[in-house]
Amino acid sequence: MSVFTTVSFEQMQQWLKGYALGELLDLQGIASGITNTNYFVTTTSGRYVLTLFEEHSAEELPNFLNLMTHLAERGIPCPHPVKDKTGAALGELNGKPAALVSCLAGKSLETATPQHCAEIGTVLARMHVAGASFKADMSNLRCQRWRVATAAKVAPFLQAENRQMLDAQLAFEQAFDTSALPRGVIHADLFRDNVLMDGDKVGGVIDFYYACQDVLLYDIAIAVNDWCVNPDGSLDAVRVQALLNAYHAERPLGADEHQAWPGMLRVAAMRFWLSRLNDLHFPQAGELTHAKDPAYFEHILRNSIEKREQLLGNWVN
Ligand SMILES: Nc1ncnc2c1ncn2[C@@H]1O[C@H](COP(=O)(O)OP(=O)(O)OP(=O)(O)O)[C@@H](O)[C@H]1O
Ligand SMILES: N[C@@H](CCO)C(=O)O
Repeated sequence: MSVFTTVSFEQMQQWLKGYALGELLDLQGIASGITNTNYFVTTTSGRYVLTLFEEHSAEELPNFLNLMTHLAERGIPCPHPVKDKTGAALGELNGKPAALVSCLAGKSLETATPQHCAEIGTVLARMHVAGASFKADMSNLRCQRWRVATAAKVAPFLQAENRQMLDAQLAFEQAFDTSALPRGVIHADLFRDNVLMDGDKVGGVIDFYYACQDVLLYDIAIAVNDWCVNPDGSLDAVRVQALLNAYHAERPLGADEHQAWPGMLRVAAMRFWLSRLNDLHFPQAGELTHAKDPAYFEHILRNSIEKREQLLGNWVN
């Protein structure tokens, strides 16, 4: 159950007086989710999601909310923050920063088909194009410096073979020059559990709280490493092709991006291998136990290193 901070019906009624959303009809805690407190809020004007931010400070949040507003206003299926009567999207409820956003249709998928992957490719490319006009300073907190520092923390917990892979990957990243690749605002966590699928269509992309400015191809690699992976950590060529082709149709990928693709898949796998190792070995005090299995990304990274030529393969039309 992921209601860490309880909000009563009466408190919500009171809070809604600051909004032009009509009267509260229903308030339901959302069981899934592991970081924030979320509620479905139904009023006489529609259905919304209330988020009480359990980890981010009020200073960090405006960029994310502004980004969602920017993307939603450009037709990207993502939560649209609702402004209160003073024009603010971020408020405070029960001592936590809080926001109301539009409620999107759909639910996240366990398994993705090539058709789903194509949908994701299209939405991701449109998000990158729409994000180009968003101006804000949002650095990637999971950057190479973070990867080097985190690798040093988790290395002592690894068996020799994995430690070798970690060192080899760090050396690879040191020499991997991505500075000339197209950059922009990226979601940086576009896993299946952050996308609500409404039938075969994307109902909405959620969880923009890792969004930052970085290499666009990196965002594609993050998505491919989740949406197009077989249980053994290898990539399913059909799903990869579907995602890349659909992306390419919206934002054509360049020869430099083609060249960098196998390396980018490695970097994307490394980032999540490291964060999962870090969460496992250094859990935050008071945090819900939710460490995800690092071995999953260990296999994906190993596959990316061993299958380099195949990954470059047949790419886009
Ligand atoms: N805008 C939305 N529209 C519809 N459903 C939503 C929306 N935002 C969140 N949800 C629902 O709430 C659930 C929990 O949200 P989310 O995954 O963002 O939780 P979190 O704790 O904030 O983040 P995380 O679990 O990724 O750390 C989602 O799986 C989804 O079912
Ligand atoms: N999507 C991440 C968790 C949030 O960053 C993972 O599966 O490891």
